[in-house]
Amino acid sequence: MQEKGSISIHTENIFPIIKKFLYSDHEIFLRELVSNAVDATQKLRSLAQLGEFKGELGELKVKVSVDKDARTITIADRGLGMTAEEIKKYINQIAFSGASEFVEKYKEQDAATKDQIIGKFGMGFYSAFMVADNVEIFSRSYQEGTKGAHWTCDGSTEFTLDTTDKADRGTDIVLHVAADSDEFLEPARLRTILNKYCKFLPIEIEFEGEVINQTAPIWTKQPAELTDEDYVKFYQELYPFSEPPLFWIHLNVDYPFNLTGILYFPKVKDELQFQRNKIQLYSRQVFITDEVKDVVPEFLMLLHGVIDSPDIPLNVSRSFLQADAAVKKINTYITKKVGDKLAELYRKDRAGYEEKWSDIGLFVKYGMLSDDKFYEKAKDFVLVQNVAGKFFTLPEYQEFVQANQKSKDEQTVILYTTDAEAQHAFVQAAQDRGYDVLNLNGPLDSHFIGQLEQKLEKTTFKRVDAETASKLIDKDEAAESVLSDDDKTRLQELFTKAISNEQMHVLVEALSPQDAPVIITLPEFMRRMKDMQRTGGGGGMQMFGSLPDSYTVSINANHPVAQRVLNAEGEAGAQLARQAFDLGLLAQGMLKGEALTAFVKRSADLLAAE
Ligand SMILES: Nc1ncnc2c1ncn2[C@@H]1O[C@H](COP(=O)(O)OP(=O)(O)OP(=O)(O)O)[C@@H](O)[C@H]1O
Repeated sequence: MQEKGSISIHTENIFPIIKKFLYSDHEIFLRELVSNAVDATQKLRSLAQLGEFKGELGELKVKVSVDKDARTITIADRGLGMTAEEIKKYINQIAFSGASEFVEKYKEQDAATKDQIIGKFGMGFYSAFMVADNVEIFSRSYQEGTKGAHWTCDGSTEFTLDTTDKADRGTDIVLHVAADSDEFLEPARLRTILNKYCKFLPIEIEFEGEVINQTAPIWTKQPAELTDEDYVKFYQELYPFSEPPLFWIHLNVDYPFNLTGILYFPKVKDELQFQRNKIQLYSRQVFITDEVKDVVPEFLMLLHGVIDSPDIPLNVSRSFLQADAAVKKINTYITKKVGDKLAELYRKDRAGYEEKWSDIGLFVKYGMLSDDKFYEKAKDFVLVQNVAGKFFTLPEYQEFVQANQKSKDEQTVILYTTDAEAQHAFVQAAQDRGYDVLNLNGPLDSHFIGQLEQKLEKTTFKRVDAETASKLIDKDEAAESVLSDDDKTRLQELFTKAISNEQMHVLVEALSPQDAPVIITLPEFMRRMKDMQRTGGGGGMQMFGSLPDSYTVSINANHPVAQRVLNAEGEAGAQLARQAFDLGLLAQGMLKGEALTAFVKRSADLLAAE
């Protein structure tokens, strides 16, 4: 006997609202229905384990099929099934009342909170009406002596319910696809959707005669059961054609929240080409999204892999997610795990860690800059490398330069180059004084230097070409000048005239005779200001307009060239000064264009002269 009824909800227009607003992605109907089928199958399995179901479980696949001519999609399971009474209870009442409650709440709210409300209602079964104008349920409960039930609903609040002679236990959901949803009748489209959302569901899903999923993906296993090959293989399944990962972290926590997953460190290369949105978020093996922003700390967005947690609220708006306590804890947990893993790698295999540094360095620095807690952890395993290629931790390096690189006011001065080739003359001059020079040429290094100066006590950084080598570290060791004060003044005038450029501030200094005759430097402070201005930072600095270039030209009073310039008559002195100045420019990589051509010609003339 057929029963007709009306679903007891107060809202008539529930479906248009669901269809329009519930999920922006209509394709998720398949995820919802397949995961219901999987749940029903797992429940039956548990009942069998508990001894409450004594029959044969048999094959427990969920089968998805499409019939283009009949315009139907069927999701069939051999799970615990439903009696007519259960359909009334679970489908008519629970699911419908959930939906109507949703609509009631929804209507009351302003636009901003609407978003949040959507996320809090699991609409599971009703998402079918986003693509179907009629839905049928054929179901037979596992309980003995029950009959098959057949339910139909055309998307209004009316339904029919009668018996059916379904032979087998389980549920078939038949969707009669609506005219505006033809795309879902294409097998290729369905396969893509299944691959996206159902690839790791715990019960086999069959489509067109093939099982499309892995029921026990490796993140659900214990690390002890897995080999390195398993992890690498899984990585390559997730990201075909990519280079193998550097290493990985297996996440596994039950309390105070539930989280499993594997995070991989990819080879990042030494560039800022961060590959984001590579982490996939699952809830009990059902794919949810690959937009994990807010769930995963910003600086860990470059990791790859899978996170699975039933505790992450799904489909919620961003602001809600950010404020969610579980999400915050997950965030902290992941950061801690990553820090622990890096610390362990560093401790257990220093050589291997150094080898990987070019790939992980950027990421570690990014973490230190963006998360203070991570800084505290990483400050002991972040590495710096000197121009000779040797790696140091920060404490090691401070110790290393301690003796030789302290200024008179007890500051440790750390010297660095951003381009060891271009700044070679300066690197060399610093090394000649017994100083060590770090390579800090990464895209985040200028920020990193700023951070270290704030955090490390009595430590400053200076680029090797910020001063002449003798002044890089102010030790109060004034060298004697061989020139009289008069000569110095004359020399300064001669050079200023020969150079005739307002951006060049000429100074006569008593450097070592081994130093170059003319050294051009850009003070550290000026260079940083200019860097900041270039990258758009520095706030109010823009007020002053573009900063002028302002270099210091140090004339080495103790170099024989100084004497020669002073002794030369007229034009010859200016020529010599100009030549020496050009050598200074050359060492800084600043000799270009016309000046370079003039220099080459002048040099040739000088070579040809007696
Ligand atoms: N294939 C099925 N076999 C057995 N029972 C089912 C099946 N599909 C749905 N049900 C029953 O209908 C109920 C309502 O399903 P619905 O998908 O709307 O919500 P849910 O699964 O409880 O939660 P969610 O919104 O998270 O999916 C389920 O809880 C379940 O009891």
